[in-house]
Amino acid sequence: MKLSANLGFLWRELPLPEAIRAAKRAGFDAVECHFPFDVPTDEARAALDETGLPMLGLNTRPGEDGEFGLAALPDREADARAAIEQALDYAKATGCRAVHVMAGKPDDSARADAAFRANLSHACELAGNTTILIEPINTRDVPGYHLATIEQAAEIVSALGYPNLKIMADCYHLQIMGGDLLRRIEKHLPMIGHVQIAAVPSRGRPDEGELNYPWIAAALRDMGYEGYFGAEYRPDGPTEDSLGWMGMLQSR
Ligand SMILES: O=C(O)[C@@H](O)C(=O)CO
Ligand SMILES: [Mg+2]
Repeated sequence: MKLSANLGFLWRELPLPEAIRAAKRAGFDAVECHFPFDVPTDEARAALDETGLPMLGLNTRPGEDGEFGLAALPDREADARAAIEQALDYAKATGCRAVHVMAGKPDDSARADAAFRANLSHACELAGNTTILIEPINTRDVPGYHLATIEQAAEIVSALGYPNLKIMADCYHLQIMGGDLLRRIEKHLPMIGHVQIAAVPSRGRPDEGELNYPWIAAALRDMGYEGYFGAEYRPDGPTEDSLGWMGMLQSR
């Protein structure tokens, strides 16, 4: 299994270039991050080139004061598109493969849905070779988030019809929002651009909790998933001390 370190949660105390080097030393095959925009692109790029790790993804900026994305906020089209353009520019400058367009927590879900689809279309048309990801996020952690289930994400991907629009299937969120992970991932497999993992319910290291990731990873591989598994969990101490789970997945 190919493993990616999510540097929004792992080594988050380190500057991004140092976190990339730490991920390489620990044996990860790739990295992904959340909001790298304060780090000059040439510094991130240099660390990626030096380590040889691909950067799989980054997020559009979340907005202000507890906002969790902008793309589904009616009347915020200019802010949402500026965030998309900033993320795509950063991705292109660093060779990052995908941009996760964060939806946000709108008040009016009908208008929100129209705004989200229009902003995603804009993103897909600008993106070229960069993949645009949308991620269902559980409403226990983020009440009011516009995109909460894989079924809702699949309907949007299918309706918009862009080949570069995919789903980020975060097993932590999917398990909380209904479970039945294997069947639901298999049903939507052609639309899945990336998979993330963490324990449920703690969001700790992937060898804790109610999900059996070695088994899930082998099953996903058998159904044809060839991508990486993004480790997006909160270590309960230094990241290096939390990595005992890696061997269990790498050997599958
Ligand atoms: O699951 C998550 O919270 C992330 O993948 C994300 O992109 C939002 O920060
Ligand atoms: Mg995630």
